[in-house]
Amino acid sequence: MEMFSSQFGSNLAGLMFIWTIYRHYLPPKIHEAIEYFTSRYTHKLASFFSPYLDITFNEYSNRFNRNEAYDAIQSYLGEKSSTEAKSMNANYDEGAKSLLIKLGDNEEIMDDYSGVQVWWSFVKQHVEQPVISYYRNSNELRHYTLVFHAKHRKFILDKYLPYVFEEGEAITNRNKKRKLYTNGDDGEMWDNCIDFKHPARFGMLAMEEAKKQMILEDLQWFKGAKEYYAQIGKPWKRGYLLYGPPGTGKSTLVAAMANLLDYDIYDLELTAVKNNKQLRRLLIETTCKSIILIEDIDCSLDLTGQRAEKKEGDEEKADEKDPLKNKHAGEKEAKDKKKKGSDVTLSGLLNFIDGIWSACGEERIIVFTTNHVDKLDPALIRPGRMDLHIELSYCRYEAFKMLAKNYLRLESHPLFETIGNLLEEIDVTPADVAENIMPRSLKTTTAEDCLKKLFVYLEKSKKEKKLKAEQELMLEGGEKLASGEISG
Ligand SMILES: Nc1ncnc2c1ncn2[C@@H]1O[C@H](COP(=O)(O)OP(=O)(O)OP(=O)(O)O)[C@@H](O)[C@H]1O
Repeated sequence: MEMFSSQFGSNLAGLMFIWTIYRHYLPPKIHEAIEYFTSRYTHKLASFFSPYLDITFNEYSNRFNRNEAYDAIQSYLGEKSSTEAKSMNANYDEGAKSLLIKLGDNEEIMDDYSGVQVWWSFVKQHVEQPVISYYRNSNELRHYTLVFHAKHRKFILDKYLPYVFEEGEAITNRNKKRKLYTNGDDGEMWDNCIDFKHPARFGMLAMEEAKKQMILEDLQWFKGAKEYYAQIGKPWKRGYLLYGPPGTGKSTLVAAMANLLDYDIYDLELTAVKNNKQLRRLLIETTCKSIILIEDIDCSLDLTGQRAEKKEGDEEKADEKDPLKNKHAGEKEAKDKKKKGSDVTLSGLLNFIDGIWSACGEERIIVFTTNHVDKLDPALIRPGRMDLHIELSYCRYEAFKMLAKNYLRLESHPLFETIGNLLEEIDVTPADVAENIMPRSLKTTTAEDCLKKLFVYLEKSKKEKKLKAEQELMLEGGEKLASGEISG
C-alpha cells in the first residue's frame, strides 16, 4: 500500500521537498484534547513550494501503517512542542505534561536533527467530497507537511523519518493511559475497563533489596529481549508465579510491574469463565504489552487434581486453627461454589498458554498468585510456563525500614532496633505493619506515636504466639497421654 505521497511539478522543487502525510480522519479524542502550543519558529518557505515532488515511502509500510505513522508523528511533534512551550514559559504547568498536545491548525514547527533542519506543519483543508472514515465523516482533510532541503533527501528518508517514527511510537506508549480490564460475571468478555492508576512503584516495595533488584533486572531484561526471543525461536512472553501468605504484597508487586513496564493489566477471574472456549476467546482479545493476572490460582479452579484434594483434607484441620487462613476461608468458600459452574480445565489453560495464543502476540507477561504454592500442580508452574517463582514473605527488618521510610519518612529511630528484633521473632505481614504505622491523623499523630503503636501490636502478637505454642504443646501432651504413648 502506498502510504505517503506528494506531487512533483515546480522549478523550485529541486531545492526543497514537501512531504505530505494525509490523514482522512482523526479520532474524536483528539478534538477534545487541549491545544496550547504556540510555535515561535514560523517557517514561511513552505508556501513557495506548493507544487510537490512525488515520493513513495513504501519501505516504511511494513513497519507502520498510515494511522500509526500519523500517530507517531503527532506524538513526536507534541512532545517537541511541549518542551519548547516549557522552555519559553517559566510558569508552565507540570500537570499539563500528560495532556495530549498537537500542532494547531496550520501551525509550524522547526526540528533540528544532527544539524539538518526540517519544518513540519499541520494543515487542514476543506474538501467538497466528504471524507469517509471509521471514526467520522467530514469535509476536512488533515495532513502533516514536512519541508526540507533537497540535498538532505537521503538522510531524511534513511535516518530522520525512522527516528521520528520510533521516537513517536515510544512517546505514544509512554503517554498512553494504562488500563485495567476485568472479565464480567458472565465470563464472556473483558467488559470492564478502567484507567489503571495504582501508585505502587518498585522503590516502595517492602522486601529484601537483593530480591527486589533481581525482579527489577529480570523485568528490564524481558522488556528489551525482543530480538533474543526471536533468535531462540520462542514467543516473547514470560511467566511469574508470586506466592506467599495474604498481605505480603503480591498484588502490589503486580501493580509495580505494570507501572514499571507501562503495561495494561487483564485481571482474569477464572471462576467466571464457563469453559475452555470462553477462556480462549478472552485470551485472544488481550493486547500486547500487557500483564495477564490470575489471582489466587489455587482457589480459581480445580487445577490441582486428586493429589491436592487429599492434601487439602489433611490440611483442613490445621487451617481451622490458623487465624490467617481462617480470614480467607469465607472467600474461598464463595469461590469454591462459583468454580463448580466452570468447566475450564488445567489442560485447557496450559494448552492455550503454551500454544497458539503465545505465538500470536508479543510482549506479554502472565502472573499467577497463590497463598498455597504447594497445592499447585507442578505442570502449571514448571519453568517455561512460570519462568520465575517469587516468594513474598513476612515482614523482616529490611522490609520494615522501607515501610517506615514510605509511611513515616523516617530513616532511623531509637525504636527501630527493638521493632527489628521483634520482627525476626514473629511472622507478621507487611500489610499488618503498614496498617499499624499508618498515621491516623497527619496533624496530631507523630511518627513516634505510630512506631509505638506498632511496637505494642508486635508485643501482643509475640505473647499470642507464645500462648498458642504452649496450648499446642499441652494438646500434644494430652493426645499422647490419651493414646498411651506416655503415662500420667
Ligand atoms: N511488600 C509490600 N510492600 C509494600 N506494601 C505492602 C507490601 N505487602 C503488603 N503491602 C501493603 O498491604 C496491602 C495489601 O497487600 P497486597 O494486597 O499486595 O497483598 P497480597 O499478598 O496480594 O494479599 P492477598 O494474598 O490477600 O491478595 C497493600 O495495599 C499494601 O499497602
